[in-house]
Amino acid sequence: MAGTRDDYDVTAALDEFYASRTGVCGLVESGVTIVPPLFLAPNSPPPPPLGTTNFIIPTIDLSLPRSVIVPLVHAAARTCGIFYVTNHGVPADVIDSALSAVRAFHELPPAVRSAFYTLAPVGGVSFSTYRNDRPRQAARPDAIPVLPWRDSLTISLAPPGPDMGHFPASCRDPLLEYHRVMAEFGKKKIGALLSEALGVGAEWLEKTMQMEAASMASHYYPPCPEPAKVIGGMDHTDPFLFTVLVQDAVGGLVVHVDDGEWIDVPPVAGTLLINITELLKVFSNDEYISIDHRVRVKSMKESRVSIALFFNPSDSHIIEPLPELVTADKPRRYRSFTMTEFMDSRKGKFGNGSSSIQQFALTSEPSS
Ligand SMILES: O=C(O)CCC(=O)C(=O)O
Ligand SMILES: [Fe+2]
Repeated sequence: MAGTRDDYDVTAALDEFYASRTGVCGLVESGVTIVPPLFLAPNSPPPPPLGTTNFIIPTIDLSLPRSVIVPLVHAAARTCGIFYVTNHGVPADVIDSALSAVRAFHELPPAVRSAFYTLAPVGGVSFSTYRNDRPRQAARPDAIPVLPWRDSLTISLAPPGPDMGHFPASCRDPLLEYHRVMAEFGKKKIGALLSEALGVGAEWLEKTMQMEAASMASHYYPPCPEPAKVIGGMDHTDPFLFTVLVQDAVGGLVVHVDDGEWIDVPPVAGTLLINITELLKVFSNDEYISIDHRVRVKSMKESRVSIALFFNPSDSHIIEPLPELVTADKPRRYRSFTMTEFMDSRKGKFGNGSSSIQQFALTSEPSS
């Protein structure tokens, strides 16, 4: 039956898809009218309807006095784990140029784009449709499609930076400028606010943790002939410290809020989204939330572009709850671990579809 994976060989289909070297966008360019089985979860329940809850994603105006903003950031990180910022000072043209450059790259003629196609990073650059490996090890892998409806250009920007020979020239300058401006914003504004909100002084993330805007994922969600059947980005929590996300006006990002509902995180002109991620949750001793999110594909006609910039601590740091946040009332929630252990866990070695920090959690229950 069309739409199931029973009638064909997944490995062969995946090989064929990757051999085309043109990604999901290539499928759309070739005129598919039915979503290929690789993108369908045969036993997936229908996508959950969006919630009707009154949950509101906080918006923080960064032009307010610091004494006002720090408690707002703290509250947003505790209650939601994702928030918009306005009056952030990042020039609109830097963001618009980066989003346009990402779109232009993904919409290059297939023969040009395919030259960059590589699953494993080369010179710190990869361009592919990343298969849903980690969630596939979940309790019900049959509920998860092999591939998301998305192509991603991912650039590693940790010093010394990517090999410019592998960084597509069509988007290099706008993305490097975006990285330069957004890295500064992330360190000086968001990093400082979060550090202060955690009570460890404004310079903790930037100076002590030697935080860097270490990688950037530029996503392209092509239009889809059957949008309700695919997933643009599987449920996940972001790793590292925090993510700065920009999206175009199409929308599709949804988050899983406390009461179990999925709610829309619509694009709001002039804002940036700040997403608290797993390592900051550990440092905060579970004071902060790292929110589960996914991307829905909304349109049969429009493609969507987003850029996620991930802020990491330097590799040499030990990750553990801040001693200031461990109390008699709130005992330590995680053991200490290294960035290497953490990165290994992200590769799926221990992956079980849930957050990758769970394996470092301390539990009072006896181990079996
Ligand atoms: O495209 C989006 O809105 C989200 C992307 C995302 O979740 C990620 O890159 O981690
Ligand atoms: Fe994410």
